[in-house]
Amino acid sequence: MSALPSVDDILADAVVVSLPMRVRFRGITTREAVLLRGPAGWGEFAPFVEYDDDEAAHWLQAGLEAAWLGPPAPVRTRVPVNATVPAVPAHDVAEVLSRFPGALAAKVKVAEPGRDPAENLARDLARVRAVRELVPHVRVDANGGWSVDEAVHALTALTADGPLEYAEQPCARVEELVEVRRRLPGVRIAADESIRKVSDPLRVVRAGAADVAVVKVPPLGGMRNVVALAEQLSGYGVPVVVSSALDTAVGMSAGLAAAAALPELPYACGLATGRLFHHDVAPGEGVRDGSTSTGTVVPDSARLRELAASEERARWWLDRVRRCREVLAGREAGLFV
Ligand SMILES: O=C(O)CCC(=O)C1=CC=C[C@@H](O)[C@@H]1C(=O)O
Ligand SMILES: [Mg+2]
Repeated sequence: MSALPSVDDILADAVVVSLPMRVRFRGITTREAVLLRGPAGWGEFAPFVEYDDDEAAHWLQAGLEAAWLGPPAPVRTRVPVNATVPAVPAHDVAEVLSRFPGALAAKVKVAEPGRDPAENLARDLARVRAVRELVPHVRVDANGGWSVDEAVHALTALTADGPLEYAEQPCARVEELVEVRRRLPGVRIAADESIRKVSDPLRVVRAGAADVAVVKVPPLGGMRNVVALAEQLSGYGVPVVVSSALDTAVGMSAGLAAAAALPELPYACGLATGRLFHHDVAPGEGVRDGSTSTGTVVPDSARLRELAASEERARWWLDRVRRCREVLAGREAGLFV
């Protein structure tokens, strides 16, 4: 196990960026991140602002792994990716999908918070129908927004004119996922928040709550943790889908590296959300033929200047790095494998 780098080393070349988004996603229109440079390359620290330091420390662990240790050994050089469709009106779907050329799968956000459920379902049905016309494989993500009854009702309607690859986190709680699976045996259920926000990520599969596991590098504390968890999950017959946490190109390279290291990858990965930013921190080929190449990402210095966060936000983020490093220093569990 490698030692935790010092605060000075972590912050020596840190850059705080603020990326405007093309569409609102997860309730935000600007994504902020700290990019860290270490001996192995660049890493990212970008826990969502509402996360406390205990949770955010996992994200720092992931960023440090990338910058101080680098990626695990790959078994492939390209990763199939899904299009990600925010909760846009149906008439905007074609434009969103045009940013993911050749994608054979699309993940569609549904059950957007803060709306009347009936109106929401009508909008969700129209959006999913519009996606089905353009992409062969469709999955939905409700981010835990439905009750069990609402999920059964909505998923029955959403599968009336075609199957779904899976429904991601239809309800918030593990027990609810179990119930939805029982009541809708024909719809595969994927767990996302139930895996990344709990200390025991296997509880959800032991409870029989999921057919598929959505895994994200930053909340799970790094690429090697994702690979190890995928191996454990495969023992339960549960495949993983590696997804982004709305990462910049630097964070995305860690997600792509984790996906590239997995022996099996039966589903396209949610690692193309860079398309939701106006500009990313590094140029890249983006999505080609429904997949993305893996490899080292070095941020472009001109872009870093253009995307620099305000001094006030930079200070806030660097303080957060310091606090999270303290949390990691206080944890018994190892930083790096
Ligand atoms: O899986 C994808 O297609 C993209 C990633 C994605 O949807 C998410 C990224 C970041 C935050 C989450 O709200 C969201 C998700 O719930 O999966
Ligand atoms: Mg999700």
